[in-house]
Amino acid sequence: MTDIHSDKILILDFGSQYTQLIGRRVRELGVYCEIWAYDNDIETIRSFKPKGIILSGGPSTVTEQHTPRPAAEIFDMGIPILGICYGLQCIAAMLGGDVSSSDKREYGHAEVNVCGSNPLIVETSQNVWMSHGDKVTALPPGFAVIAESANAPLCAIADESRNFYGVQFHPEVTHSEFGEQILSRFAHKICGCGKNWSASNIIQDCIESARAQVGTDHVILGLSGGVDSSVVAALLHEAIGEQLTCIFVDNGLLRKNEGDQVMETFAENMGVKVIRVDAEQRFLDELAGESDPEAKRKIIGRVFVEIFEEESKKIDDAKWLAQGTIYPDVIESAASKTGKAQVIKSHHNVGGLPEGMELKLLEPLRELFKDEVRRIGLELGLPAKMIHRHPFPGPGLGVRILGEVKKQYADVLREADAIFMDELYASGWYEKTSQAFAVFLPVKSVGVVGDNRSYDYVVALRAVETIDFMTATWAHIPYDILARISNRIINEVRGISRVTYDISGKPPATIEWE
Ligand SMILES: Nc1ncnc2c1ncn2[C@@H]1O[C@H](COP(=O)(O)OP(=O)(O)OP(=O)(O)O)[C@@H](O)[C@H]1O
Ligand SMILES: O=c1[nH]c(=O)c2[nH+]cn([C@@H]3O[C@H](COP(=O)(O)O)[C@@H](O)[C@H]3O)c2[nH]1
Ligand SMILES: NC(=O)CC[C@H](N)C(=O)O
Ligand SMILES: [Mg+2]
Repeated sequence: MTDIHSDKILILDFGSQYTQLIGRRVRELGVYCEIWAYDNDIETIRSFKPKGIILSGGPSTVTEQHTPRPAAEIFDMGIPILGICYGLQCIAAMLGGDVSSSDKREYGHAEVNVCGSNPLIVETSQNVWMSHGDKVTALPPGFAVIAESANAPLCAIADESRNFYGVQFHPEVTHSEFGEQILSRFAHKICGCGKNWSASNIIQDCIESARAQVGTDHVILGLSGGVDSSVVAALLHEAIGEQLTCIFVDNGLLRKNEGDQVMETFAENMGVKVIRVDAEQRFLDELAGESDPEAKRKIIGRVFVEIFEEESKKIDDAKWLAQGTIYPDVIESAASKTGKAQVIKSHHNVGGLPEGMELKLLEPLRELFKDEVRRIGLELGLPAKMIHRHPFPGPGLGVRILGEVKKQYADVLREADAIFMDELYASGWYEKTSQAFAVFLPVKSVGVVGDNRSYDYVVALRAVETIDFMTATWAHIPYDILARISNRIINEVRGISRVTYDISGKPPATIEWE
């Protein structure tokens, strides 16, 4: 079996918005990499055995004292180093060059020209993307300029004898014309990494490790029908077959036909053992009378965990609880623990595990980015439609029915949401939006239907475009499509007299209404 971790790159993070993007780009090149906080000590870095190091960008300035620096010994490890933006400035400042600040920020496109031949940047003239205020003003000893731009004459520098490189622009963003080629030359040619990180190798590796970890024990998994837990189900089914039991909780807050789809995909077509727990009444009873969003989330989270515990006791020797934790969760929780990244809005995940839980955790996707999870899901034979689904929050329709949750509201919302999805698929807009859904507003409004007065509820449609769900813009769905959706909802769903479209960005609004 190929060792997918044998040739790897370490990315030290200085807090750039694009650090995860560097990681994804390197992975796309078939090279395993990890993202670590910049201040890891040299022993820890050495023990990782990287074939190269990338220093990310970051918001700080090296012109001030006590701003972030990597361990100085990385320059004695004998491996290639690439600094990007703040990373370049660190290299210059630490190895005897000079960096100075100016109040003129260079933000956006720039053209760079290559000076002479070098192993990193080959295309003589290229458009790149910049985002900086500081710049290198004197080269460190041993370095030469390899590219210049109008605003930054020392825009890319290299010491080829030691394999140290730095670029002021961001090769990891797609706006940088030859960014991928630059990262590829660094990873493959300069660091000498092979292309071992591929979907089929990853699957093989995850399967072998899961088998080795659990032996003959039994594993349970909360299956939601969302991307992450579905891919874990497919992977573990392949790895340990009969030792896996999935628990799918129908909490009455799912979308139309969602429960049947989950059972059809997994239990009927893939032969995965799935226990469907019908808990609609239990959730509705617990939620009755509660209209505060945070309180609703907590109730839903608690009842989920209670059900998981009850069900796991029925499965004789279950020793493991599998989860769909993915790499961004790991990076973000590590960063928030050390206080280095901005706090990510903490959502109530069903993963809020009870204290003193005896089950051991199995997290086969811990090293993977979402796009990698999707790729291996497809390779494992999951339907493309499931793999490309928009995310659906754990509390489900519970946070899309404003205020108190009632079955009548959930039923109306399910119908309206299904029509919205139907039309988005039909018009090709489902793929163009990152997340779309309907929200039930428990206010009544007057309408006129067939010469009669109607007095019914309101539905709001929400559709957003986003990369990371931290910020989002509302989707500019064409009026004729919105008109058809609105028409269909008012005509086909009893109880709705009016449809509105949400035109709020995040920030200041959030994606969900509660
Ligand atoms: N209805 C459900 N039944 C069982 N487990 C659930 C249910 N809803 C959520 N979970 C569990 O909670 C976890 C977190 O939910 P979350 O929505 O973040 O992930 P997901 O559903 O796997 O993927 P996606 O982000 O694509 O929706 C899931 O991975 C799953 O283990
Ligand atoms: O698993 C989840 N449990 C939750 O409690 C939760 N709340 C919001 N979301 C999803 O997170 C993303 C950002 O949502 P907001 O802009 O509303 O904070 C969007 O994709 C939301 O759907 C949740 N996911
Ligand atoms: N994007 C960056 O890494 C910026 C680095 C540094 N803060 C500057 O303004 O030049
Ligand atoms: Mg989900």
